[in-house]
Amino acid sequence: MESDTDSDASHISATPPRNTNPGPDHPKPKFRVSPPSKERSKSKSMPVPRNPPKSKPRSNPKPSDPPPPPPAFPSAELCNPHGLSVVNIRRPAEPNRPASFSRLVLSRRPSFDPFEFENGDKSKLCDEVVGSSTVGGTVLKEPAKSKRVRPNIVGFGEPVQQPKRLDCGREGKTRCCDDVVGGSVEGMVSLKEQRKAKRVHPNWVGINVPVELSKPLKCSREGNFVRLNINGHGRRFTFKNRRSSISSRGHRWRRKLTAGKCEAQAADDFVSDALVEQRESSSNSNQLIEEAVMVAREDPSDENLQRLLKLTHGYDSFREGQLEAINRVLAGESMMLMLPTGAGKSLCYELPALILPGVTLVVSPLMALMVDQLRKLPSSIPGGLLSSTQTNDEASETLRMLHEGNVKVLFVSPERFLSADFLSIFGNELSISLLVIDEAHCISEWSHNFRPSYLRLRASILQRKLGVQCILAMTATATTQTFHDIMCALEIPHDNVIKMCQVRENLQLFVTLSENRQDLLTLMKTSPMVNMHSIIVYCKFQTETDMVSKYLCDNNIPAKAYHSGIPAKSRVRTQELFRSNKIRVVVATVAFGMGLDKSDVQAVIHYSVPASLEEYIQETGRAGRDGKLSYCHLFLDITTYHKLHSLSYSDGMDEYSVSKFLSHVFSSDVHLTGQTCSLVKESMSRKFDMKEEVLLTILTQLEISDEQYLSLLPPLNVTCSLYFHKTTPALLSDRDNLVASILKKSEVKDGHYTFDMPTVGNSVGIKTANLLNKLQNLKSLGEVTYDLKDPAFCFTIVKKPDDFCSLSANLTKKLAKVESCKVQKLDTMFSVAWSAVKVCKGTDGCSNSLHTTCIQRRILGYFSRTHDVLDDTNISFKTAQSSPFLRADIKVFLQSNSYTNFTPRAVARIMHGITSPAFPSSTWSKSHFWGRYVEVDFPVVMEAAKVELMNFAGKCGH
Ligand SMILES: Nc1ncnc2c1ncn2[C@@H]1O[C@H](COP(=O)(O)OP(=O)(O)OP(=O)(O)O)[C@@H](O)[C@H]1O
Repeated sequence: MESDTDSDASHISATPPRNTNPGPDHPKPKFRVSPPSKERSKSKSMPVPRNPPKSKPRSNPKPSDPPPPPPAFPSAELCNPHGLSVVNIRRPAEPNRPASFSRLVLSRRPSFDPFEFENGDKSKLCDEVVGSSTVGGTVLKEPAKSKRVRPNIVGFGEPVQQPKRLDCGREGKTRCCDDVVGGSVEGMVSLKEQRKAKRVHPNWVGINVPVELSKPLKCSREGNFVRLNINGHGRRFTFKNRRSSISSRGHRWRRKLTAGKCEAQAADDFVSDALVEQRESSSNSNQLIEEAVMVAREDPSDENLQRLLKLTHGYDSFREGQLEAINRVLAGESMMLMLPTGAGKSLCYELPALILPGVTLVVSPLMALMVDQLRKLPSSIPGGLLSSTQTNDEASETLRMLHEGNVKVLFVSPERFLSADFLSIFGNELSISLLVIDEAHCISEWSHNFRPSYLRLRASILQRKLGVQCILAMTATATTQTFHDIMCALEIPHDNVIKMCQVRENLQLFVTLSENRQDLLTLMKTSPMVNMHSIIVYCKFQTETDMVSKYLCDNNIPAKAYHSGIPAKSRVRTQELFRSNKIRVVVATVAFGMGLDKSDVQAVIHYSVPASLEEYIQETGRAGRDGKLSYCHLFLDITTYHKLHSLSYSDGMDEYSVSKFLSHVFSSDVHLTGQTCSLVKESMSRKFDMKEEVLLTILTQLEISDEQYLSLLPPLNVTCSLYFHKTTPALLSDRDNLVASILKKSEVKDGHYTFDMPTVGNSVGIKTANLLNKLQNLKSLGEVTYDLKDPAFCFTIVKKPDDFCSLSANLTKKLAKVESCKVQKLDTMFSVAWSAVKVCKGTDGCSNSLHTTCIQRRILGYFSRTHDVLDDTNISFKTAQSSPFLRADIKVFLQSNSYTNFTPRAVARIMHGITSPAFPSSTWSKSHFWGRYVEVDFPVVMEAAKVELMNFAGKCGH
């Protein structure tokens, strides 16, 4: 088994190839044995299935054709970190930078065609403000000639006139949807004049949109949409609300055409009418919003807030929990807000952001989520975005807007948050009125979505470093333990909680046992699903997603696959097609959903069991967001349960490896000097056989522990290849000290100079970010060009630990907690579904496969109990506790791979078919034993591996 589940962003294949030739016997084994495991040994109340592991031919595996050896660990003794050898591996060159969003924007610019709009093709509408560069489906030639200046994008502040980036493959034919004729053109101007004019979108944040409310606020909804028209996101708000007016303009325009006016004249009139209408309605609404904000600031009564809600969002009333949350936030109280999915949590910071004087910071775990939230902000609330995936230019642009007071809500990734650069933004002139932590459960190691970078969000740090006084933590899914972690970390008083039932009443929950695709097909071809226009099918693995979507297509149910292995462009396209109801079924992993706010999803089908109740709630929460009755069907299959059970062990670490990693972190020469240290993610991950997230968890723990050992810096690409163009390297280095230092620290290969950014920065005493700026200056002078690669964790060392042994023991314990938590969550999910199918007596409204009542009862119980222990039902499906062949098989495996250094965990992972950085499936799935013992409890396999490794080492005299 390979873990292509998207939950941890690893990509895995489904069924391991079997190779009956495990590899030759090598005479000189050299194994490293881990210390006695502290793994929990599972004891559950369920009877253990007596079956041995899956029947696979296990007779006489021949030791031949071993997989190529993975990188061996440097020799090291447990808890003797100072004696460990340190190897600095640089991974090979690889283009790693995600495509700039601006680039994506420009490659997806649609043309405007009033007829297409008339036909209901909303995707064509983004040019309507532009004033139609097409007429009656005929594309005007002018845009190619006019000088187009792309206004600044908050958060994606790409320089405007970059010819390359303006290349959208349709240049000269179509208009950019975020271009605007003439900005807020004064009065009526002819189309020709507008063509000449610099194009500026009237609702562009940073151009004329004041935040201080001294000038009118924009009230039409395209503001944030237009700014964020990246990846083709976000047409819904813009056009839903403007459809009628644009549509009527379209009619008028056609009437003029039929009245004999020439196309150009008709287009002129159309644009002019549109602009005047827009300007008038916009300035009226701005005025009203401005007044309403002032009034709410003076007196935030329910009535005044409701008036503001109507003006900014167009809603008549608040939903349950919203008004109370807003009132308390406005009163400066830190709050914990637990509302179900789709309940409208975002509104609880959007309105306060408008009323409060300073900036509202929103920390969000995913770029896609941030983009979606920014897009959804009404244009009266100007927003921006900072993330570690932005280029320097983009980030600087956002900062400029922020300083100019043109950003009211700033979305920040947790990685960027608390970095020195970020902290320096908020000095005297900029104050933070509210800090919002979205998906706050990511703070807790007990949550289903623990994020290492969320660990840094501690009230004490936030107050000290940013002067944050008021925090709003929001989540839809937090168990009591997770809830407790959040409250402690953010120091929210226990009374300041708004909590509602996690499951919405309009979701009908069905469960059936299933082992094959036919059941899915039957379900989708019968009533009521057969008549539904919007369905999501959730799978656990990428390969499964592809397979199911193909199967549905083959059976006349058009469906599209969506998972993180699919190129970003196609994913965006699929999401857009689904949003606009142009495709009916999306088959997706967990990667689809976060931030997906499509109101009319009628059914969510779980083709395989989710990894936790929280995940189940999040995913079913995509259905029925319009409040209508919706269907959620879960197919419970035991095979997937076993696979997920195995995968739950993919993050755990042995103390031995943690100790080795610590010694590497603190071995650097630059420690205690405040200089930048870096660890290249991929090579470190392979070297220590730890996933990148695990490495980051350890580094973060070293930063936030009682004793601070290091201070994390934003991640960077650290390997730079420099190419000289105008002046020779020698001459340039005579003129420029920095170039001289670079040359000293570089390797020359194929005419370019390759160096490590932190090493050069440290040698000349400047920060890596400043070094990058200097390189950019040289580049702008035409002297050099450069490529950056090798994403790395960066940090400075604050203090070297005195006791490596106890530190690594503590960290290992924390990692073990995360691991056991994953297993328990999966078991609970399985147990709830299993008892619905097998135990529920069909009372209290449950019948046949409908189990809304009993599942909801168990969900409520799960979220209100004090410990995340297994459900109290007697039903759970246990993994086997042993197998008669296990030890013998491990022995053969070790013999046949005697040249490799294994830990018991590494052996157990191979026996379970779990890929890991040092033992990837691409190499090890060829082994005869890959995934052979997936049905035996992981700790049992690990224990057997430990015994066999010790035997083997003993025999070999190690
Ligand atoms: N008072 C209201 N009246 C009508 N619609 C509302 C109201 N408040 C929010 N909504 C709408 O409800 C939808 C869901 O809102 P939002 O995305 O904030 O939900 P959420 O609680 O953050 O959900 P999730 O946790 O799934 O992301 C949005 O389309 C939003 O516009």
